[in-house]
Amino acid sequence: MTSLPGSEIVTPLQECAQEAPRRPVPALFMPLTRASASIEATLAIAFSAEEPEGVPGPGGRTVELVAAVDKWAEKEAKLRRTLKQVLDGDVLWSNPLEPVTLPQADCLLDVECLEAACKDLSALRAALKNISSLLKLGGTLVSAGVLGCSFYMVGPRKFSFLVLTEEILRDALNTSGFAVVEFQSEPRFTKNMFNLCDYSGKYFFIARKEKEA
Ligand SMILES: C[S@@+](CC[C@H](N)C(=O)[O-])C[C@H]1O[C@@H](n2cnc3c(N)ncnc32)[C@H](O)[C@@H]1O
Repeated sequence: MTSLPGSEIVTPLQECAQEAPRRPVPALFMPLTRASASIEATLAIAFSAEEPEGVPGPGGRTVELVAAVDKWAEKEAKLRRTLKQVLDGDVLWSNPLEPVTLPQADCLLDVECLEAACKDLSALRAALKNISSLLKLGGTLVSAGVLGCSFYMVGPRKFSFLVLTEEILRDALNTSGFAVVEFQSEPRFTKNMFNLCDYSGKYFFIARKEKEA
């Protein structure tokens, strides 16, 4: 995979090569999928994956999916047409896009970012409030991630996760001004690769911003 000149996009493998990267960086699979659907988007908060291709983990299946794509030039062109901008972000900042301020969005998508960023429950509530500031009132937060996960490995490096349960997520959403519209979860079906990532299940939720946090 080549990097895309002139953009902030960095491949997961490049991310892996950096020692203790300061800022989150986006992975490609998410915007690639969106590009296929021709959705105009701003890639605002980082969608990042430290997992190198082929290494199973929370994002393993998706990384595999991207690895299977063979029309890279076409995909790259589509992605460039679709994404309006790529910004650095940090969900722990009150304006996660500091110093940029964007008009509030209709929808935010998070995949395994909150549990990576937050060390405890108060940080989780604060992060939800921070990203809520990016959303219109009535806007939608879509999130997917892992339950019961305390760590994942990328090669020899261990990354910690905040251990989440459905109850913790629902409570944090409610106290941060969100109403849960839908919440689904499923247990982990196999303990394969448990030494690489100890998640016990996966979650997916849709929440609506009910009030300014
Ligand atoms: C397990 S990875 C998930 C990456 C990708 N979304 C995926 O599904 O594979 C967790 C990501 O959270 C990002 N992250 C960690 N702290 C963050 C923060 N404070 N704000 C935003 N993103 C953060 C990391 O850069 C990392 O890429």
